[in-house]
Parts: sequence; C-alpha cells; structure tokens
Amino acid sequence: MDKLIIGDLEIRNRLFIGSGKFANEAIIKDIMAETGVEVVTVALRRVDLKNSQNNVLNHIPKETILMPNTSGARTAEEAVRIARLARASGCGNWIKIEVISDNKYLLPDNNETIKATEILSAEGFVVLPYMHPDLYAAKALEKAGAAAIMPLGAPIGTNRGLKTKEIIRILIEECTLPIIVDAGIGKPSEALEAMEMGAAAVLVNTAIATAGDPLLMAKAFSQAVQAGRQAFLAQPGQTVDYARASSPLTGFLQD
Ligand SMILES: CC(=O)[C@@H](O)[C@H](O)COP(=O)(O)O
Repeated sequence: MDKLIIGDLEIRNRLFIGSGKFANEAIIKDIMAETGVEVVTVALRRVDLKNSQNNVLNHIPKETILMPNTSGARTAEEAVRIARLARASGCGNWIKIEVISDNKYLLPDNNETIKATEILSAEGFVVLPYMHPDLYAAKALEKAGAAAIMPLGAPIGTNRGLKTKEIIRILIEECTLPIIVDAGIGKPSEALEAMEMGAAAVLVNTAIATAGDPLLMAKAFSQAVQAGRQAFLAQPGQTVDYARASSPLTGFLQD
C-alpha cells in the first residue's frame, strides 16, 4: 500500500493547501469537499483567538489535519513561542516552522529553523520545517527530530515553479524523511513534476488562492498530484541519447 505517514497520521491526499490570500475564504470548505484535501496550513497570526466570528478557522472543517505555521517569526525563539501558543489554543500538535527575516525574498533561515525544530520536537510537536533546499541542513533537521522536510520550490507567493529542482532531487534521494515541496509552485504541471520525482506531497497556496477560479484550479492540482504520484510509483522508463525504434525492425528487410 502507498501510505504517507506523518507523525502518527496516515494521509491519503498528497496535496496540502494554504489558507491565505483567498478573496472568499468560504471556498476553502468547497475545495476540501471536492478534492479530498486533508491538510491545511494556517498562519497563527491570522487566527483571531479572541474573535470567533472573524476567524479563518471557521472556514476549515473540523476533521481537517491542521498545520499551524509560525509565519511572522524572525528567530527560533519567536517560532517556538508561536508553536506553543498554537497548541495551547487547541490547534493540535502539528507545526510548520517558518523562520524568515529576509523581507524581499522571504527565504527561510535554516539555522534558526534547525534550532526551533530541536526544541519543539523534544516537546512532542510534529514538526514540519520549511527550509531552503540544502543537504546538510536537511540532515540536521532529520537529526533534530523533524517529521518531514519542506524545501521551497521558489520564493513564497511567486508562482515561479520548481526553481530548486536539482537540489530537491538530491534531498529526495538522500533523506529518509518525506520531502514535501512547499512554496512557489505556480502550476499543476510543476506539482506533477515534483511528485513524479518522488516528493511525498506538495503544499500550494498562492497558485490556488489567486487563480481566476480557485476551486477549478484546486481540482487541477489535486489531479496533477495524483498523476505525479502514480507516475513515480510506475517507475518511468529510461532516458537515452539516440533514437530507438518503437516497433522491432527484425525480419523486415530480409524478406
Ligand atoms: C501558506 C504557506 O505556508 C505559504 O507560506 C506556503 O509556503 C505556500 O507558498 P505559496 O503561496 O507560494 O504556494
């Protein structure tokens, strides 16, 4: 059976989505119902804990696997504080660590991310660190107790696609944890490519939320993720440099 296990949960749908940037957040429920998406990340700073009316969580079904994220944290210490607050507020024990102090490209700080991962995994969190693709950092995150590794495809919100593809390929080959490609994926074909390479899942927010028709785009992403996974499991044929006839020529010229 083709299972994706993170923490102690089995996840069937390998498309994870973000909850930001939707013109109408009510569509998140429809997306989940029609695609079967199970995992949704939400920035804790967008959860209005004092106001139950104006709260993004109102649009996320109860059975969702919630992955609060530490967006807004600039240091490990801040990420740890946000994670503890998320858990204390009833958001569960999954946490996507985002530690970012670069305002232009929003690139994650791998060193601070490793520190936060070590602290939070020791506290029993299921830690999913968002990281700049790098083999040594990925190994350090594994050692620090991460449950999966989330390398970026391109800077958040750019829809530029799998710019870091070759390093992600190395992470997939060399890491034992699931690799979830997060950020920058702009089109279903790019999600498919990541899955075909062997990524365990992809996380997409901007490309769905800002599409002309977010529901239709989410369906397209969901199908692409499934197709990519199936292609990976089917083991693509070999690539060669020169043409090889598809039908045998044997016996043809001798007659
Ligand atoms: C919502 C979230 O966690 C984003 O920071 C995530 O990295 C997705 O990135 P895109 O918006 O580029 O899909």
